[in-house]
Amino acid sequence: MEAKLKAAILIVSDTASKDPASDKVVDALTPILAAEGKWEPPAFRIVPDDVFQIQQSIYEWADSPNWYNLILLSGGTGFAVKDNTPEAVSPLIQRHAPGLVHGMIAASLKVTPFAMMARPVAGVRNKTLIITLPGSPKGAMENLDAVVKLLPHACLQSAGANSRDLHAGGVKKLESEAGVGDHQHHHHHNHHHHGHDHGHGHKAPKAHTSPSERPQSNDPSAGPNRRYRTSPYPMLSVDEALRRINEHTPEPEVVEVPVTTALIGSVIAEDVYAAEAVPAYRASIVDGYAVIAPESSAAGQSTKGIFPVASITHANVGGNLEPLQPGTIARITTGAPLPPNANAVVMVEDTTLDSCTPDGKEEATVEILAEDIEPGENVREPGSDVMLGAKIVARGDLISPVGGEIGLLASTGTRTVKVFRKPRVGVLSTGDELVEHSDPRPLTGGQIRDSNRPSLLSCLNSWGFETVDLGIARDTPASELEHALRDSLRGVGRASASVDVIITTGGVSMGELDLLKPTIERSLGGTIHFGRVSMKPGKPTTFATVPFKPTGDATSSQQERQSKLIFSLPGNPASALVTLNLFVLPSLHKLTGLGHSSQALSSKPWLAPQLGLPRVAVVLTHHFPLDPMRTEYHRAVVTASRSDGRLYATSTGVEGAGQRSSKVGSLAKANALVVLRAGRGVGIKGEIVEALLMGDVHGSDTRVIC
Ligand SMILES: Nc1nc2c(c(=O)[nH]1)N[C@H]1C(S)=C(S)[C@@H](COP(=O)(O)OP(=O)(O)OC[C@H]3O[C@@H](n4cnc5c(N)ncnc54)[C@H](O)[C@@H]3O)O[C@H]1N2
Ligand code: MOO
Ligand SMILES: [Mg+2]
Repeated sequence: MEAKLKAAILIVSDTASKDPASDKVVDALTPILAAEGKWEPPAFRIVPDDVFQIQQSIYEWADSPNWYNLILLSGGTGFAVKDNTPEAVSPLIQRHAPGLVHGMIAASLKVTPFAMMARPVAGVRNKTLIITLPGSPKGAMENLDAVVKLLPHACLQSAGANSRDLHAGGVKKLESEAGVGDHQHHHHHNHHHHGHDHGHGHKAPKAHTSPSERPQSNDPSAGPNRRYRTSPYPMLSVDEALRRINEHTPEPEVVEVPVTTALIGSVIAEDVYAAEAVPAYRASIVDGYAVIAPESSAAGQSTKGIFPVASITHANVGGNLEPLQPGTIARITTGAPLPPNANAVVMVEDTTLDSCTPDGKEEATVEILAEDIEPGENVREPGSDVMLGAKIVARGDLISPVGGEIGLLASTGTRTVKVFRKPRVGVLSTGDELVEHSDPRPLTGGQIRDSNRPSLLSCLNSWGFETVDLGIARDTPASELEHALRDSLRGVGRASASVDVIITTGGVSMGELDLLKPTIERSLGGTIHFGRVSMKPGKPTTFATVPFKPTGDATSSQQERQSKLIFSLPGNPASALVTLNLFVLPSLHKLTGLGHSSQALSSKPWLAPQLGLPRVAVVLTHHFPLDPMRTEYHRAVVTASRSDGRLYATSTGVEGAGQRSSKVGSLAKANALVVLRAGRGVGIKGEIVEALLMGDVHGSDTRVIC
């Protein structure tokens, strides 16, 4: 007895979903399948013309362990504004089947030219064949009739195994469903479990599965008896999460840029050598008089005495100077070139005026009071600040905001340098409940203000990264989230230029609207490198890479990378900011080129001091409660004690909800995350623990009295 294939019918119709009895299509299609003798009686469900609910049913019927061989959708394939079945189905189809579409249209055209008004799609998702049919019973029957003979063959092939294995597998599947061990009974298995369910999202529980037997399906988006009960994502340590982020963050790209103030925050990609010496000539360090100092006072010659003043030179365009007449001196200003045969400069403070020229306008003779001026005194030899050809900045050096590196480049006439191209970062908030903070309308129902985008964008800008505000993507329809992510990857719409890294917040936990993970994996073909971390806050943090085919018009200079990074941070505001600091920053630092500085080549490059927040040791000024399970990143204010120079940490809110991950206020005034390992009891006052510095540390008179 051959195992029968499983079919499901999804009626897409606002009217039928309001009044199930009005549906005629199920009764029209069922006999067609039955007549083939290869199908179990089909399951069926009615949903309104709603993309999200259409997709939910397809996910459930095609992605769960109890997948169906065939899904037939009827309705919503016309040109009416509300007809969006093709739009709902197409993105979920992994392999299109235009032959079936053509077969159905060809058959229908024989009956009516209106067949041209249908917009059918067909194809395979995982192992399930999906076909859309017209909404009218007659149209649906005609279209199904046209292809029904081929369906078993197409389904068997889509299921991947050859027909015999599949049948065996099919029997196993039937048995497990019927809940019986041996297969004699499989022909008796109860048909009613493909029972009618209204599909309003409240499925009648299937009679034969008790809660304990309910499949641990991997599809959170299915109805209540199919959603996650445990997350399929292993819980990683923070260290392992950081390692994976480092591993999958690509090497930075090199670009050549002019030496301008925009260079601050970039990392040098290639050693730079001085093309000019500094100074380029023998320069006076002081204002005074250039002299020819005797080679050594041993000769008894002193520099004391009265000398005629020969000429004046200033630190200006150095024409070639007249040499000094022996026995004369020349006025000189700081920085000015010495006359070619002068070898020292006497400070003007060490002289007195002896006589003036007759017109009284100029010095004639000056008395030098200092007697032991040495050759070279108060003179900067050529190249004594920067040797010609010396390495002034090295690959991996950060052009710091202090200005030293820029100064070296400018002082040696360096016009361009090679640096690592800094990443462009997009931030997208997700959630139906979100309202712009600037929206003047009062909040209603479960609405909340989107605080994550402003706070994350501000933090990224303070780090010097170019950001793109990707706005808010709603949870439903799921396609909106997918389009927002896809546009951001391609650099269309809000993301005028494509971003290297996308940061999203929300929708990564266990809720049925938490669609980031499935969307990244299924719709964008992304790879999730982790989806849960043993930390607080930030447990459901998700990190993924998405393959990215550069569009034809990708600018050559920024030859697009083959994959982009997505950090899907938790929605809770404190979690979002903490995980931005802890996970996104090290990746951005690596993309900035900081991983190339010498010290980074340690045994654990992902923990290199240059990547991510600086790590310090701090003294706790009071007890900090510990989480029994997860390492906690406790928001705190760290100050440097003026009395003993040590760093002291005080919580921004330790009582009750003080550190709750919904409290963005726990990050107000915080300049550090105190790292509290999981454990019983408290981090004891006076104890020294690790902390990550997020902001400047100020001095204080804090002392902890243990
Ligand atoms: N059954 C379980 N529930 C939850 C778990 C769990 O393990 N089992 N994890 C909890 C933890 S830990 C976190 S963190 C959150 C993360 O949830 P999501 O990342 O899915 O975030 P959402 O559900 O979308 O929102 C959570 C929370 O944050 C608010 N939110 C969302 N976006 C924003 C925004 N842009 N600005 C301000 N506030 C935002 C949202 O309204 C929710 O209140 O899951 C726990 N649940
Ligand atoms: O991970 Mo969460 O602990 O609520 O942020
Ligand atoms: Mg959630």
